[in-house]
Amino acid sequence: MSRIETDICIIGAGSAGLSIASGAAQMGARVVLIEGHKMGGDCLNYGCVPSKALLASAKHAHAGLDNPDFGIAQAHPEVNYAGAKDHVRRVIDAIAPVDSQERFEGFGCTVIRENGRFISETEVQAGETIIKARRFVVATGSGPFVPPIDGLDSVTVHTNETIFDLREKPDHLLVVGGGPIGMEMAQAHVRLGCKVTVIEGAKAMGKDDPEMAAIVLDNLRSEGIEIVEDAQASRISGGDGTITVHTPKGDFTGSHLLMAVGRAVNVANLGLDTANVEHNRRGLKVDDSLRSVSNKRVYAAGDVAGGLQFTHVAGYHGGQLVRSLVLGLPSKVRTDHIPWVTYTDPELAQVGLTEAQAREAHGDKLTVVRSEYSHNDRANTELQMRGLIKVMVVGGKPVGASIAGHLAGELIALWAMAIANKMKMQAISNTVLPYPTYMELNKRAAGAYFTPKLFESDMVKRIVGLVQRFLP
Ligand SMILES: Cc1cc2nc3c(=O)[nH]c(=O)nc-3n(C[C@H](O)[C@H](O)[C@H](O)COP(=O)(O)OP(=O)(O)OC[C@H]3O[C@@H](n4cnc5c(N)ncnc54)[C@H](O)[C@@H]3O)c2cc1C
Ligand SMILES: NC(=O)c1ccc[n+]([C@@H]2O[C@H](COP(=O)([O-])OP(=O)(O)OC[C@H]3O[C@@H](n4cnc5c(N)ncnc54)[C@H](O)[C@@H]3O)[C@@H](O)[C@H]2O)c1
Repeated sequence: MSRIETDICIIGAGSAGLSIASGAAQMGARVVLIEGHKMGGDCLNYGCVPSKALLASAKHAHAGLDNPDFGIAQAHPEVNYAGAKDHVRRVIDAIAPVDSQERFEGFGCTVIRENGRFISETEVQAGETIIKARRFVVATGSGPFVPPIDGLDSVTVHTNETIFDLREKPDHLLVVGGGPIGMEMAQAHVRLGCKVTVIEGAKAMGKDDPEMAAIVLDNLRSEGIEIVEDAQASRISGGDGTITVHTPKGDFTGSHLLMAVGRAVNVANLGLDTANVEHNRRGLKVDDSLRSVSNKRVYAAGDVAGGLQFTHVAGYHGGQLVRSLVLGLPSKVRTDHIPWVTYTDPELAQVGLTEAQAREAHGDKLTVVRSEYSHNDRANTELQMRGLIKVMVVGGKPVGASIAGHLAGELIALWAMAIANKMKMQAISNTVLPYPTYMELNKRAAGAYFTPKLFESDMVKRIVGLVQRFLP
């Protein structure tokens, strides 16, 4: 058994662990990084990267079928499902060097490819090495939650950890769960020529504003996805090739099954109790500086920190922890400025409060402004008129924005910046934007906030009348 003493020991080399490791090591801290499986974690291997790569293939398969109004004859592409998976693999391979052991060793990290577990409040064991560190970061992420549904063990169950390796094209994919994983995979598969049924226990895209989600769901249905809501999967029967999911809304039979009903955080087998680190099924119990409430040497980052589960949140946590663990500066995480995007077509994006949340928090002080894609010239040229931006404004500042439509994930960035930096609506409306761009939709929303104040005000009209009388 060898022993290492270090400044920072990070368990998990996913988005969170890697961002802390690279920052801390390059700034001169001694870092030990422990990874028990694949460098890069979920995002690179089983999450964001493969899902967006598969959606990109699917988009190409769909392009020739979409919008015959362009004056171009429809083309029916020949889909090679296994070929689309080859594309996914090539994208992972292209990005993998950025997350590789070699790159992080180049930064000065000691990388250990073993599972890590606490053996005391101040030590972690990884294989034949014991690491004593001044600070530990638990960045072990999450995996697919597979609920104990009766009959599930009699069929092949795909999750995000296996679906990207499936090479035979499903005739009919049953997707249980209508959250972001379920809906992105549903659209990828319908566009690649599979029949798809989404079986959702409550409301599909239920974490988003229902008015905005409806814009996306309408399009997904129009592409042929069957979406059944209020249909909690209660039992599975049949066998491979003919799988039936039983729900209160009826029974649904397909050839393949994808479970996408949420995530389970990786807290088991970590020795957290040995290290006196309190935790529950959402993750480690931490304060707003991501520090364990029970063991002050231990911090959590990313999915296992118990909050929003996104790669950019993991990266944000990483930046905050570099501040506090490396530089000794105070850090406090916030969530009010965190955006998220579901990469269906059209995309669905949110930052800050939804309309319902803003109304509950701010009551009469809330103004909601809207900007419709159909009024945007660029959207008209590209036949992308289906979409909406809503901005929730309190005291002249945005507190939330919701976007459903083409490039929503890019457009939300402006509102994320505005909210993060407490900017006023005026800062957006004062900005001159190039014409014709989708970004003008955001400016139009800001303009809509001032329209009643400028164009529907008797006071403004009286002042203008007066000014006009005295102007030479
Ligand atoms: C299908 C899918 C699509 C997604 N799409 C997006 C998206 O488009 N945008 C977005 O922002 N987010 C997306 N996410 C979420 C995103 O992938 C996660 O939020 C992100 O990967 C979390 O990073 P993390 O570092 O906390 O955990 P992970 O990336 O899961 O990394 C944790 C690492 O810890 C390792 N580990 C666990 N236990 C131990 C141990 N005991 N010892 C050593 N190592 C250990 C694991 O092997 C893993 O490598 C998606 C997720 C899925 C599943
Ligand atoms: N684009 C992105 O950023 C992106 C994409 C995918 C995943 N993610 C991350 O991964 C997380 C997990 O995604 P997810 O879609 O697995 O989870 P989720 O929790 O967002 O959605 C799961 C859905 O499954 C439903 N459900 C649960 N049990 C069910 C049952 N027995 N029968 C039918 N429906 C059932 C729930 O009502 C819910 O709507 C997301 O919350 C997000 O943080 C992000």
